[in-house]
Amino acid sequence: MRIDVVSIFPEYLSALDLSLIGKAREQGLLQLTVTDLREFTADRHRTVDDTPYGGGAGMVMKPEPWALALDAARTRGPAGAGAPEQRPVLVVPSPAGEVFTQATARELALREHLVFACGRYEGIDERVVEWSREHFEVRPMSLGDYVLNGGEVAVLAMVEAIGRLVPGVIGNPESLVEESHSDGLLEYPVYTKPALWRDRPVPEVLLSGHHGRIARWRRDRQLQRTAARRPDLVAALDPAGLDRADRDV
Ligand SMILES: COc1cccc(Cn2ccc3ccc(-c4cc(N)[nH]n4)cc32)c1
Repeated sequence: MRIDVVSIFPEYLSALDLSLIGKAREQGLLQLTVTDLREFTADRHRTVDDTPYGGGAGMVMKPEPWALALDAARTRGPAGAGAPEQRPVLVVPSPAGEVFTQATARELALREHLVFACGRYEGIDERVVEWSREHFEVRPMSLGDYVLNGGEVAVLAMVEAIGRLVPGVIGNPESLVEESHSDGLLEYPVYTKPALWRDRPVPEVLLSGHHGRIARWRRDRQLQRTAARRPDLVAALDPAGLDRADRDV
């Protein structure tokens, strides 16, 4: 998978040099390039913003640098690939986007080329989104119903959530199966040594070695935790995915 990120704060994305995503880049599982939008300005002050038409507070990001930067990212293309089969996806973090979920991460992890446009100020001139539809599948994307100062934090989260689903990035794919949201439920509580810590024991069943009982206990904890913390997820569950014991929790 090829990932391009465009930002006026490229150093914000240096966290993607670290840990699992950094290792995946070294292994060639992910080709990730971060580009400074200011490289695509033409004035001596490297201007990327201007006042909003119609008035109002703040500044808006100018369209031309974005068009040049996105064209450069698009034509850079997936490394080693011939003509790309799919149009690249342009993800535009925005408070007004669709909400990014694990399902979105799974969907985007299957794509060949993702381009992320990190806006700042009051956002990017809307005509860039319209212009981009000619060569990209454009996806305005929100992390959730709260306001950030720009797209970089959202891109860090999305690239991590997507990148870890790319085959080979996570050493043990088993660990992807039971984690939160993989089956529509929150994950069960986890414990490790010591068995007794500050007068708090590990639940006895987990020390029993009885895998069936352990699996049942974990599933019960998932259902109880999800019902308590995310009733919206319970409402969205497919009843066909629940067995009789689930219904008794
Ligand atoms: C109403 O508040 C705003 C309206 C417009 C722009 C901004 C600031 N801003 C600029 C670029 C940008 C990109 C993403 C986000 C963002 C995403 C999520 N989930 N929250 N915030 C915020 C961004 C704030």
